[in-house]
Order: sequence, then structure tokens, then C-alpha cells
Amino acid sequence: MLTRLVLTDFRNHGDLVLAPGTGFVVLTGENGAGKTNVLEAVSLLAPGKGLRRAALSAMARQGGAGGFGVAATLADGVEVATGALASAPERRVVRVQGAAASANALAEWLGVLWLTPAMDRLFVEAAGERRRFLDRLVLALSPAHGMHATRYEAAMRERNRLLGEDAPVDPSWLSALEQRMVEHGVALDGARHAAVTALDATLREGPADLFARATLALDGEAVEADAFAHALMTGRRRDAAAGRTLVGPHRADLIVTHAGKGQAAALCSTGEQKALLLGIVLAHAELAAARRGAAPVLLLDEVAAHLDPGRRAALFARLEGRGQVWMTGTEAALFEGVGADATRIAL
Ligand SMILES: Nc1ncnc2c1ncn2[C@@H]1O[C@H](COP(=O)(O)OP(=O)(O)OP(=O)(O)O)[C@@H](O)[C@H]1O
Repeated sequence: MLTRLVLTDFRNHGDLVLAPGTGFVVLTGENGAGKTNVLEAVSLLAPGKGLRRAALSAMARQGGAGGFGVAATLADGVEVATGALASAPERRVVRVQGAAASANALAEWLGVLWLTPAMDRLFVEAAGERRRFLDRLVLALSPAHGMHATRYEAAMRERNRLLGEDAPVDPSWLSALEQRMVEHGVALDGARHAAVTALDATLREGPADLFARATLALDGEAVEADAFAHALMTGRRRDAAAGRTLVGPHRADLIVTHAGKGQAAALCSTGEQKALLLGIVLAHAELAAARRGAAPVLLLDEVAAHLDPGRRAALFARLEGRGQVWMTGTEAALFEGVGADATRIAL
């Protein structure tokens, strides 16, 4: 949870200081006022590229000095900050309590989860989008997940590069890289399986309200160390020809089914898909709160406007007292149901 957020030259915000309360934080303003930009800034307090997956240089305010800063004070008084300097606009700088830290280390301090209109097509998109969504869910439960993902990908990239070279490659170097892929790949896959199983159970036990219940599964068998190492070693020639690694947890997919209909989420109506996604995020917030003792910060961009009044009221009821929930909308009237203790910010 954030108690203070300071944006400096971030997108359209030159200098913005916010003091969010412990529950709902409602951002209202006309189109283009910079509401999503504020959520994006909060999303950068987690590992990864934020909720737009934008380049850092795109986030620095146009007409500014170059570079930007996002600084926050967390509920326990810890100060976290991220941004980019004008002299290195594509290099993400992270600080925790004033000391340089890796972006992955942010997950130790804060869980952040978001839902944006761009995710409306999550179930019909390519597996990569769902995998990233899944990894954000996992990260809020297992903070080391980001580190494993980064190291796995770095080893895989280097293996792909070596396999693509014309000159013969030292097989022991390939073996060392594959060993790293196995080590971090098994951890990645194990954390994903554990999260999917726990989340599926939470969904099953959850309230039968207006949000559709999803059944979750991870496609494929669990990654087993010896079998994966063998598959990598015997697959070198094939991977060299393909120009990429064809086996491993980087190809995992999250399979979502509408429990009531027994139908793949991708075949459900647009409204049903949104309800499924919201149901997953709500269940996940509960699970993460129970596991970590602190609810993740939820960023719900333009969610309220897309719900009918009954579902909107049900959403607010589910989220009441569940930690900090940032919501955006163009109309203050959308948020009449969130209670008097909400922080209301007009941009
Ligand atoms: N790097 C930047 N420098 C300055 N302004 C920027 C930058 N990047 C984006 N903007 C501006 O930010 C505005 C968009 O902000 P944002 O997406 O947060 O709006 P919003 O309040 O969520 O609007 P909507 O209700 O339409 O979703 C646009 O006017 C855009 O031009």
C-alpha cells in the first residue's frame, strides 16, 4: 500500500503529489487528464515494464528535461522509487530506501496487480499476454519469481545467440547455459503450478456472486529437471535451425474455462470474459492478502464504467476493506457507492 506518490515529469504530469488513503483511491477526470498515467506510474513500482509495456523514453514528459521519476512511500515507511535519467533514458533506475536495487527486488516490498481495457482480449490473444498476466499473479505470491524469469530468459537468449553463430560453439558453454535454464525454469514452472492450483481452489471456494467463476489450469506437464535438460541438449540442432528455443516454460499458457458453462474463456461473450477476468483478479487479491499478510495494490482502469450498476455495487462490496484499490473513471457519479472514506482525486 502506498501512503504517498510523487510523479516528476512522468507522462503529462510535471509534478504531482498524491496522498492515497488505505482503501479506495478514485481518480476522475476527462479523457486525457492523465488518470491511466497515474496507474501506470504505480505499476512501475513492481518488476516489469508497467501496465502499458511502454518504452521508458515514452514515459518522460514531452517538453521536460528528459528522464522521469516515480517515488512512493509504502505503508511501513519504506521509500521506493524508480525512473530514468535524462542521460540514460532507456535505463530503469530503482531505489529502495535510497540504495540502488534491481527492479525484481521491488516485488519484495509491494504487490501490484492491474486490470486495464487493453486486457479485454486477454483470453483470445496469443499465449504471451496470458503468460505475462499469470506471471504477475505468481509474483504477488512468490516475490522471487521475477528474478527466476529474468535469469531464465537471459540464459535462453545467450543460448539462442550461440546456437545461431556460424562458428562451432564450445559444448560445455552451452551445457552451462542449459543448466541455468533448467535451474530457473524448474523454479518458474513450480511457482506457476503452485499459484494456479491455489488460485483455482480460491476461485472454487469464493462467493457465488455476479462475477463468473473461472477454472484455471496451466497447459503441459510440470517441467522436470532431468527431462528438461535432456530435451535442451538433444534439441540443439533443431533450436539452431528454428532460431529459438522450442521447449521450456517460456512457452507455457494459462488455460481459463468458464466454470458455469464448461466453455473455454475465449468462446465466451465479451461481457462474460470481463467478468471472468475480474473474478480471477478478485480471488487473487484475496489469496495474495492471505499469503503475504498484505493485499496487493489493485489498479482497475476504467473498470467501473463498463459494469452495470448491480455488478458495480458487487465489485465495490467485494473490494471494501481489501486494501488499496485504485480506480479511474470520467464521472465521479460512478463511484458514489465506494463510501465516504475513499480518497477522491480529480485530475
Ligand atoms: N510522455 C508524455 N509527455 C506528455 N504527455 C504525455 C506523454 N505520454 C502521454 N501523454 C499524454 O497523456 C494523456 C493520456 O493520459 P491518460 O491515458 O492517463 O488519460 P486518461 O485520463 O486515462 O484518459 P481516458 O479517460 O481517455 O482513458 C494524453 O493527453 C497524452 O498526450
